[in-house]
Amino acid sequence: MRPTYVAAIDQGTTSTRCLLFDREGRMVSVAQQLHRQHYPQPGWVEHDAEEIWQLVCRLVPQALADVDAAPDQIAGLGITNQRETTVVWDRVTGLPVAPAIGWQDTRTSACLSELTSDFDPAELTRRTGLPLAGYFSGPKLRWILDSDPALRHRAERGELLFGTMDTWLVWKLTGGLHVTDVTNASRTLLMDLETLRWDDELLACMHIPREMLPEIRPSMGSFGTTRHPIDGIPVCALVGDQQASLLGQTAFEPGQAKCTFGTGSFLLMNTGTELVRSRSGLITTVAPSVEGEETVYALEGSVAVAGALVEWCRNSLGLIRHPAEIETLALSVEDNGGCYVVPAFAGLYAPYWEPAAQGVIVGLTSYVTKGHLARAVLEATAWQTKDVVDAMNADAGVPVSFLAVDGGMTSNNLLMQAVADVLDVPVQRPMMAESVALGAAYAAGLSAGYWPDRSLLRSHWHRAAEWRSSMTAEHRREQLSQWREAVELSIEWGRRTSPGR
Ligand SMILES: Nc1ncnc2c1ncn2[C@@H]1O[C@H](COP(=O)(O)OP(=O)(O)O)[C@@H](O)[C@H]1O
Ligand SMILES: O=P(O)(O)OC[C@H](O)CO
Repeated sequence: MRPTYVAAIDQGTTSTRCLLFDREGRMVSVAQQLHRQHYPQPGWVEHDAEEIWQLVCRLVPQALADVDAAPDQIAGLGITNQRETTVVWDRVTGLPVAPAIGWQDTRTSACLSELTSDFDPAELTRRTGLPLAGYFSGPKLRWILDSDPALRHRAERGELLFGTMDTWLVWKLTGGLHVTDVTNASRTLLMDLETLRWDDELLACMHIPREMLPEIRPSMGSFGTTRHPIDGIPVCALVGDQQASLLGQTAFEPGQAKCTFGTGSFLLMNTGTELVRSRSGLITTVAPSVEGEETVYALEGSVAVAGALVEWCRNSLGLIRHPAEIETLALSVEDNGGCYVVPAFAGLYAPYWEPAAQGVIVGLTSYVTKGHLARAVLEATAWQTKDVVDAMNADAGVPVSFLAVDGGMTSNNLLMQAVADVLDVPVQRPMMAESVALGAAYAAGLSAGYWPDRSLLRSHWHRAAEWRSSMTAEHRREQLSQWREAVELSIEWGRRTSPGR
């Protein structure tokens, strides 16, 4: 009998991958390619959705060809994606009508209250689980429609479609199915978190025509069959990348948490069927869902800039030539030399939600070298994780007692040690660090009956590395207090220099 596999498309912020997994959850094939990042103005981040689709057209056949797999050997395909990134396209030509606005883009931050027609922000948070922030798709979509009266006119006539990357890709793959899943819809500021439906009042206040919105479905189910670039693969799951990694890490029980360190970092805790409303600056979001089963929710601490700061050190400062070199540079010194970096490039997300905050480097003296700066860059990710975990401990009722990690930055041992040091809990990385893609494959495989149930998937999780704190409590307290001073300065500086934001 020929082997069968489950496929995942992982459409991330910096790259797109197609991966195949076998029944033991082993990755048997991966094809990956970067796409371009466009920064046309300060704070703006755009992607070309057509370029991303063209990559998918190359990567899917490549991943299958690498193991000589035919389409009928793929039990199901799961699509996982960078969330919130907003695409608008022409229903007939299938071409985007504007650049996709990336999730980190801050263009809507200054006019949020205007974009939401002064809808009571507390009520908006109550309905959607989200703070009023430019991070989410609704304001980005409104911005696109407001940017050109012809686009709004066409959207009102039903000629244009909106989607996040899941929707865009499934529409292209199937030749026209216009759907999204609850995890992605929960990031728009347009979905009611209890009914899991588009909220007409929110649509009206953001001036968004309902005709352009996809149908919201559970994450696992039937999403048609591919027609492009290969015919005949059943699409069995759509799920936002951070919720997918919750599944990939097998965090099935309430209280289990994971953190993915990529462009940004995203810590999610499964809260079970209880919809926990944060009082400490976290987001309430939906975990991957199954038709007919009770909705499972999660609390999330989103941090906009983690690996993106390492990219900045390479692309804008020329401090390193490859992300991995940041660790070597940081290891050239003993500590941060008194230096702290607050990377508020997109304002600050959780738990602060300060759109005005701007990046600062503090503690500079002639003693500070590029090695100290590299340490401070890595520590910025560790401290931002600490801020989120403190909020999680205050909100969730169950403290984070160990943290499962994944994502591109977890190959950095110094960073993982720093995370364990500041959190004072064990940090564990699984053998299969592609938890996002694995989660999408699990979702598709469960939906297709490739795996009978979730319990079996736990046996695939094997610990590859563990870090435990070696920092004294006193040292942690001192450094935390300096980090928080630096955060205050970042907020204060932004408020004084750009009062409109
Ligand atoms: N060894 C490393 N040390 C620090 N950062 C790294 C390292 N390797 C990769 N990164 C960072 O991780 C990010 C890529 O991780 P990935 O999980 O692929 O992200 P995404 O899904 O957001 O595209 C980049 O921002 C990169 O700078
Ligand atoms: O593509 P990633 O891993 O940077 O994830 C981006 C998040 O989904 C944004 O909310």
